[in-house]
Amino acid sequence: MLNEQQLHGIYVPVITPFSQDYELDLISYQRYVENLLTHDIQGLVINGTTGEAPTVTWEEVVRLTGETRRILGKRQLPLVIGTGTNDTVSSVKRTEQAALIGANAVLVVTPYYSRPSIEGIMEHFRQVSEVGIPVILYEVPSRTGIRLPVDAIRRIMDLPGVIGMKDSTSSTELMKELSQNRSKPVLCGDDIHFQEMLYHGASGGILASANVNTEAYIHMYQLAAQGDYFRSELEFEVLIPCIQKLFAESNPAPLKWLLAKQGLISNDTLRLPMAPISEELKLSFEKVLRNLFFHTR
Ligand SMILES: O=C(O)C1=N[C@H](C(=O)O)C[C@H](O)C1
Repeated sequence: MLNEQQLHGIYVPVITPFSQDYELDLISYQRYVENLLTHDIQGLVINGTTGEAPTVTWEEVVRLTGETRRILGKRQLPLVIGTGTNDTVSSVKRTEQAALIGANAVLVVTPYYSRPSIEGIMEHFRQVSEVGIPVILYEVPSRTGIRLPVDAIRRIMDLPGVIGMKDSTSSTELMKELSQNRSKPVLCGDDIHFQEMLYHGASGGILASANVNTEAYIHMYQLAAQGDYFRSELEFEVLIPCIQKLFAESNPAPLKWLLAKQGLISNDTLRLPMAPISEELKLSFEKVLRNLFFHTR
C-alpha cells in the first residue's frame, strides 16, 4: 500500500488506447507503458481523466490494471486507480475492487454534477476512506463544478485513510496554506503551474504532460526537491510550449494524437463525446515539436 512518504515525484496518468473500432488496444498499451517504464517515474495512475474515465467501463479498468501488473512483472511501481464517481455506493464498491486487483492507492475525485452539500461530500470521503486502501483526494473544480473550501479539504485530509491530495485548483494560496500547516502531501495536477506549485510546497505531480518529455519532468522535479528552484524553472520553461498545446483542446485528445505521432500507440481514437484534435492544432503542434527532444525508445 502507498504511504504519505511515497506521494512525491512524477506520477504519470496513463491514457487508454483504443482500436479504430473503439475497443481496448492492449498491444499499443503494452508498447506505451513499456516506454514509460524506461524512466524513473514514481508511479502510474490508471483511469484518471487522461485515461478517459467517463467512457471506460469498470471491467475495462480491471483488464487494464491486470495488463499493467503483467507488464510491470516483478517491478514494484506504485499503481493508483481512479475509483471516484458522483455516486458514493459505486465509489466504495470500485475502491473495494481496486484493493483486490492490486492497486496501491485510489484517486477519488470530489463528487461532481449533483452539487452535494459539504456534509454529503464529507460522508462520501469518509465511506470511501474506510474501505482500507489509501485514498488520494482529487480536487479539480474546472471539471467537477465544485470548489471545496480549505476547511473541507483539511477535514478530508484529516481522515485516517486519506494519504494526500491531487490539486488542480491552480491556487498557489491553497498550496501555500496546506504546505505551511504541514498537511499531508499535495501533488500538483495542474501542468502549466507545476514548477510554481513545487516552489510553494507541492510534493510532486500527477501530470498528463509528463507522458512526453518524461525525463525532463523528472529532472526539473529533482532540482526543485534539492532546493534549486532557479534551474528547475529554467528547465520547466522549455516544456511550457508543449504543455500549452497539450491543453489547447481537452485532455487527453492532444496527448493521444502526439503519442500516436510518436508511434507509441497505433492511433488517436477517443470515445465520444471526446473527439480527435482539430487540424489547426495539429499544424501548430508541428512547430513546437521541432524544438523538442523526445526521450522515447
Ligand atoms: O488524468 C489525470 O490524472 C490528469 N488529468 C488532468 C485533466 O485532464 O484535467 C490533467 C492532469 O495533467 C492529470
